[in-house]
Amino acid sequence: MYIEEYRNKCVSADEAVKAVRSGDWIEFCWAASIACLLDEALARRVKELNDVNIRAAVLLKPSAILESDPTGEHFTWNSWHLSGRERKLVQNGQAYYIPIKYSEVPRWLRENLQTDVVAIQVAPMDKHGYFSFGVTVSHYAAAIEKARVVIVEVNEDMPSIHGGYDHMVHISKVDYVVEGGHRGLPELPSAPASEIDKKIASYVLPEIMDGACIQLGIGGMPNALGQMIAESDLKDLGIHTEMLVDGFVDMVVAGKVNGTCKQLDRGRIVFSFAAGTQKLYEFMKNNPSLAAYPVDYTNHPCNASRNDHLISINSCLEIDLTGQVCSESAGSNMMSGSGGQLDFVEAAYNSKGGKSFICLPSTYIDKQGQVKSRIKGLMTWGSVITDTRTTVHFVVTEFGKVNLKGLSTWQRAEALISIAHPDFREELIAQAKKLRIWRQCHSG
Ligand SMILES: CC(=O)SCCNC(=O)CCNC(=O)[C@H](O)C(C)(C)COP(=O)(O)OP(=O)(O)OC[C@H]1O[C@@H](n2cnc3c(N)ncnc32)[C@H](O)[C@@H]1OP(=O)(O)O
Ligand SMILES: CCCC(=O)O
Repeated sequence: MYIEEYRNKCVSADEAVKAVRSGDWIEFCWAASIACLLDEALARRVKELNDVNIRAAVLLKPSAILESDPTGEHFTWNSWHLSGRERKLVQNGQAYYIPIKYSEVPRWLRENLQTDVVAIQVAPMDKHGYFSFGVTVSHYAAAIEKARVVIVEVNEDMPSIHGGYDHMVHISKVDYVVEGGHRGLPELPSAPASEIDKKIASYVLPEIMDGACIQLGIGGMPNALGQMIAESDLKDLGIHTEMLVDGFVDMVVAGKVNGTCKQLDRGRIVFSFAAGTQKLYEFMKNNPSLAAYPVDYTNHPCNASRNDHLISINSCLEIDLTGQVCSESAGSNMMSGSGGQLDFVEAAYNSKGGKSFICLPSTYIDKQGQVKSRIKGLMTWGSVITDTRTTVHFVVTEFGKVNLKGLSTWQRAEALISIAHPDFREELIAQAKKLRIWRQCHSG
């Protein structure tokens, strides 16, 4: 029934991007949703266009747009969340980061942001005229509502994913269809879990009870925990997360997840965005236990916290002695983004029996090869606060876990120093005294 409309809208990528005008803002989407042929076709127009702003994120492959205009004279790349590739671009001044609280992005698009064109890679159309957004749903429906022009690039390898709402677009809302053939999906492999990741995960594991609802963040540690849960005696777990990662597949395959204890979307694995390896994408294909939702549904603390015993597990880069958390920059160098971390830190604490865990190895190696503590007296100059100290609940390193809720500043300092690397504890105590967050009677 919709085949004729589909055929009428089918054009080449070069034809479709003629709709882009100088001065436009283009929502170019995230990770696996970034359209390959449209990227190349837009790059071919580089000389004709000026002041075109791209909004994208988690770029996993080279982009022809960026390569065509390395100095950003024609296109400006703005990222909602930096992949390793975008990190370098931002640090070289070739791209910009958009600070976000991820749950708010659909509303920003509806109420605040100019969006002229949406260019998105989708799954093939079904017999009802719908294109599934595939493995990432995020904020796309909101962007499409606002756009002058909607261009979909069909990737035969993009799976159609079961969802709640706003996880697909109807042909009637699409202006141009570009057939992309088989394009595969870009992978985001996690670093293999280190011994430190495993140790940290071992402190979190006993805090998870049967029937808990799990959110895992990005990085090696969350995946290590996923594997540990898979090998544990835990049962009847649920999943309500922003990002679906490989670690969840291990938990499901091991029979740990059935969602029967969830208060919201009972029985379903709720997520908004997936990035991982082929193992994850295969798991997602036609999987009726999945429910993909827009990010204002998955991440809004009022929704996520409706699930009792919501356990949120995320990583950070540094923390100061009063509990302020930086998860996105190293000093003033942007490393990734706030993403949905604060959303889930708040949601987990608001959930009955819920807990949030901010995990970090106690040290890192700096560019000069020196070992540095990630627990600091003061934040590094320029570091961005992702979670304010009032929101932080449990903090975990390979030396233990502490609960910061309700602690005074000196108690926080004491707790955090107790899980710092032993080589840095004396120095941190000295800093705490200097900063007057260590009571004299506790100074020894
Ligand atoms: C809510 C959901 O469902 S989705 C996920 C939630 N979203 C978030 O948590 C967003 C913010 N979090 C993140 O982006 C990630 O979890 C991170 C960046 C905090 C951690 O990711 P990881 O891959 O584990 O990072 P890792 O600890 O290896 O550090 C990355 C780099 O920073 C360096 N680094 C770490 N700490 C510091 C520090 N304090 N200062 C300077 N550099 C540092 C590391 O040495 C490493 O450098 P390299 O890339 O040259 O090796
Ligand atoms: C990479 C996904 C965004 C986030 O960190 O929440």
